[in-house]
Amino acid sequence: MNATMLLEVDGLSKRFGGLQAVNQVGFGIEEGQIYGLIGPNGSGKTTVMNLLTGELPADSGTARLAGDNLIGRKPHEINRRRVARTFQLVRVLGGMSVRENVMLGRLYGAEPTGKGAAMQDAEQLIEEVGLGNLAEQPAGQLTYIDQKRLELARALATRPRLLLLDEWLAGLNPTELQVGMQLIESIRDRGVTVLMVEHVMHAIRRLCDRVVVMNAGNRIAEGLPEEVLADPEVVRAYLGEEEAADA
Ligand SMILES: Nc1ncnc2c1ncn2[C@@H]1O[C@H](COP(=O)(O)OP(=O)(O)OP(=O)(O)O)[C@@H](O)[C@H]1O
Repeated sequence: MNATMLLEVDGLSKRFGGLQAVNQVGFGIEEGQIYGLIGPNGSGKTTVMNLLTGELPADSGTARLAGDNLIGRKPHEINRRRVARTFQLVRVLGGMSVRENVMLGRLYGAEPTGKGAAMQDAEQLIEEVGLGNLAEQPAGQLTYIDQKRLELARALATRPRLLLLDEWLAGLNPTELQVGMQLIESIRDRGVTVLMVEHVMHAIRRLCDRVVVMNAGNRIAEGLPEEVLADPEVVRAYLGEEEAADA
């Protein structure tokens, strides 16, 4: 195994009835980098994330985190192995405060701790994601964007080595987008490896060290962002989507 590889995915597959949503997908993620997972709508990106985090059982394949296969494990076991995620459709505990939501991440994450330390960490993370004045608010009363921020803080509270972001930048206005991109960079700078599913292409160009492209369940390209986005097969996959949308 390459010493710097954090995650090695091989032969990952998932079928939903007649649909091969993920077909023998493989890629590797180096520690300390930001990887993009891109592709047209319905190409299988979220399903890959669901397989990596145990939300869905895989039909076949492996995903080794520092050599330890995640496939076949439950979401909480995977989280304990220092993999955290955010969801495309945000999931926060609406009746609990922002602070309590983040504390739960710390209390039940990879490095469980006492309440005092959890609260201290939560305050810091809440500040970092830009929710500094909302710690007491019930999470359910936050705007959608703030709920995304909260979900990120809670994911970070679990102390991940690998953070999976599912369209975390979607829906942000241009100013929020700048702040969001800086936040992702700062997460990487503190040593967390990031795999992000994203449709915001200039964020992919700016943030990602490498990009994996999927189309119709298949991995069709992998490489540097500029290289991959100029690949005719990738361009064709996205054009196909536009044509389908126009029809
Ligand atoms: N639980 C499920 N049951 C049945 N079909 C599913 C399920 N989850 C996803 N699919 C289908 O699998 C395919 C891949 O979906 P997936 O959500 O992984 O794509 P995606 O690349 O993340 O798309 P998007 O960019 O729109 O979020 C789609 O055709 C989708 O309808």
